[in-house]
Order: sequence, then C-alpha cells, then structure tokens
Amino acid sequence: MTPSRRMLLVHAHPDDETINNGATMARYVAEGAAVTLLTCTLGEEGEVLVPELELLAPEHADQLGGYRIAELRAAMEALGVTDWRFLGGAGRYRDSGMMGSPANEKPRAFWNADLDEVVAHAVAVVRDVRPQVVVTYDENGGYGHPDHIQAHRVAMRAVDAAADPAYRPDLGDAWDVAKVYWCCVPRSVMRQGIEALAALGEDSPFASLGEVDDVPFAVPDELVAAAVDGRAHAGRKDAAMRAHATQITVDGPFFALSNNLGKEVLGTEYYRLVRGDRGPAATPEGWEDDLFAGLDA
Ligand SMILES: CC(=O)N[C@H]1[C@@H](O[C@@H]2[C@H](O)[C@H](O)[C@@H](O)[C@H](O)[C@H]2O)O[C@H](CO)[C@@H](O)[C@@H]1O
Ligand SMILES: [Zn+2]
Repeated sequence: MTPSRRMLLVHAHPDDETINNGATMARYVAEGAAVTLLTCTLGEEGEVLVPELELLAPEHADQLGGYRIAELRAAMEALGVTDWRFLGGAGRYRDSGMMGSPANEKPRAFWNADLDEVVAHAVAVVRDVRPQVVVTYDENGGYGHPDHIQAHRVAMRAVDAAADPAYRPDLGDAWDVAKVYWCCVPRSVMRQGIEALAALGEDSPFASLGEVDDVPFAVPDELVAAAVDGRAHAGRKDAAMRAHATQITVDGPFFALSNNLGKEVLGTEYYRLVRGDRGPAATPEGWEDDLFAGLDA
C-alpha cells in the first residue's frame, strides 16, 4: 500500500542527496513515508579521491559514472531509501562539469539538454510518485554548478507542468505538489560550523570554509522556513557519505569534498519554502520541524 506521505528529491549528481538531505531522507523513511530520489546525471565528470580508482576519471577510462551508480546504491541502502531513479534513465544526461569547464560543451551534458524534453521526463516521475513535498536547489543551484542550476529549473518547471491537466496527459494524471522546498543552510548555523572548523587549528585536514558571506548556499535566517531534526539518523547519513568515497572524505563530524572545503556532517537540515503554505512554527526560530507540516497527509 502506498504511504500517505510521499516526498520527491531532485538532485544533480550522486552524493548531493546525502550531503544536502541525508538525515531528512533517513528520518522520513524511518517514519514510514515514501522517499523517492531523482538524480539527473551519473556524476561522470567528478574528481576521484580514492587513489586506486583514479583511472576511472573522465580523462582516463571515463568509467566514473558507472562506479558512482554503485556508490549511490550503497548510500541509499545506508539511508533506507528504496526508490531512487535517474532522470530519463541511467546515463541519459551527462554530468556537465563545473561552470566554465570544457565538459560544459559536451553534447550529452545536462547543461545543454533540451529543457522541454527533460521536463517531460521529470513530469512522468512526479505524476507517478504523486509527492506532497518536492525538494531541490535554489535558482543558483546552491553554489552555481550548472547541473544544480539545471536540476532546479527542471524541478520547478516539472512541478508546474505536472499540475496542468492539459500538459502531456500521456504522462499520467495531473498532480499538484503541495509544498516545494529549496535546500539551504542558515547563516547562523554556517557561522557555527566555520568556528567549529577553526577550532580544529591549522593542522585540520579540512580547510576553513572562509567567511559566512563567502558561502553561496548560506542564507539569512529569516529566509529559512524549516529545520528537520535528523540527528537520530546522523549515523546513517555518515555511512551514506562514506559510500560516496570517490567524492567525499569523512573524518569524525566533518567532511570535505576534493577541494578540501570542510563542513560539519549536519544532523539537522534546513529548507526554504517556495511553494505552498507554511506549517505551524515548531522551533525557537519559528520554523517548521516537519516538511509535511500543515498537510493532512
Ligand atoms: C557536491 C557536488 O555537487 N559535487 C560535484 C562537483 O564536484 C566538485 C568538482 O569536482 C570540483 O572540481 C572540486 O573542486 C569540488 O571539490 C567538487 O565538489 O562537480 C563535479 C563535476 O561536475 C560533480 O561530479 C560532483 O558531483
Ligand atoms: Zn552536485
């Protein structure tokens, strides 16, 4: 029987889901909600942090995408997520590389995809899953990665199109998503994380994140709508991060990507509400503590 509470997360690469929403996903799975992950690319253009796997990189054997499918499978097992899909099927859209990199020009790059085609693939998933809640990135993709920006565009257009009965009825009955959230980190929380990193001292394996204002996905606290306390599931998030070993180094409560920018493995994850009605204030800051708050799901 399909759970009454259903959420869909739209992400660009394998690892984004865990970094941004790993604790949230694990919590809602544990609470019996249906959690579906839609990943837009295989992450073929990523760097490789595991020395013995470095020949998988795009400039060598170009096999990283396939390998990251296995990493994603292990991460989903760690979080308890059983419904995870690739947009248009595994391998349809290629990781576009960082903004301005030569990979942006590759013909199959997600950044160059025909948006109408991509949105149709996404609408098919929305109308199949029928989520009350959709989670994706803000309009800058969090930090300006082209695939994140494209994933944001596809998700937002798919939410609108899926609700329109006149749009592609062959893709399923219209479905109106009740609430749409964008991932974020409150500036106040980011500031605490930077101070925690600094306290590790110069010999920390994780470089500091710099100043709060330098962190593009840190937003003023007043823009935040929800804080999901997933600390009871932080162990699952930690295991899922470790599953993405080619992309993420985890050391205790901190993790870093290949640019060594360290962040704290946050058990509490934060969201901006951009569609739908905000549920009742449930935290000292006046935020929701449940993405399904206010819904009779
Ligand atoms: C978290 C995320 O979106 N990772 C992307 C990103 O990876 C970055 C990229 O390899 C960059 O060169 C590094 O300096 C940085 O540390 C990485 O986070 O871009 C990759 C290429 O598009 C992508 O595969 C990866 O998932
Ligand atoms: Zn990404």
